[in-house]
Amino acid sequence: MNKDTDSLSPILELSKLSCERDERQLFSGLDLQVFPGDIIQIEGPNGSGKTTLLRILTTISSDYEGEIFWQGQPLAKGKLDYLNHLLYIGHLPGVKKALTPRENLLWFSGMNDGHLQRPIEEALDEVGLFGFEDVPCYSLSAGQLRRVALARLFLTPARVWVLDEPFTAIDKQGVKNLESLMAEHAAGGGSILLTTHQDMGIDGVKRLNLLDCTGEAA
Ligand SMILES: Nc1ncnc2c1ncn2[C@@H]1O[C@H](COP(=O)(O)OP(=O)(O)OP(=O)(O)O)[C@@H](O)[C@H]1O
Repeated sequence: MNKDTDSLSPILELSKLSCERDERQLFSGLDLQVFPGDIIQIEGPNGSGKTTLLRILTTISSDYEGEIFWQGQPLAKGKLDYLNHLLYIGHLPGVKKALTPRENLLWFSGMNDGHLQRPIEEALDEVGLFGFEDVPCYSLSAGQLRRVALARLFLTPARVWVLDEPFTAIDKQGVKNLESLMAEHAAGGGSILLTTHQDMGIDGVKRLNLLDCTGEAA
């Protein structure tokens, strides 16, 4: 699906996006079309604005110029529908350490009106946390905490995944498993925007380098 998407309409479109922080232009004239089946890796050196762009895409930040369209409509019109189709995992795991992995995912389930694609136990098993379901998260390792966050990917019905440094602290086998899951999501028509400083082992990944988004060629 992610090999030939040109005949489809973009589900998400960024038009002439610009963002400045502390009087420094991070990017400008950024145009991007996201199609069903796309995996888009946002690249750029530290401080180039990758997380900032993802926060704009998730509507956490509205400090930008330009337009974002969701399924052809300006985002302001379709924001609720967009957010219902979006899953964001930020570069901090976003896991409540006082809770267990099961409790964290139950909380996530509540955020989704109880709609989960699979049982929580299966999701935790998929991310290698079988046996850790009821352990307080403060006693988990950094990689295990990240895995609790990533377990949401097995539960969510969201079509668009926005993932900031999802491979951080994940071991080699975990990275392979996550890449397979991403490829499966894309093959099913889902879309993924992610940042990572790692080379990815998935065919057909599109790249957007923020260093190319100076506005000059837009
Ligand atoms: N809320 C904010 N207020 C002011 N400046 C900010 C804010 N958020 C980010 N910045 C600045 O914007 C720039 C881009 O930050 P951002 O986190 O988007 O970079 P990044 O490309 O994700 O970096 P890294 O690869 O290190 O994660 C940095 O110089 C940062 O200090």
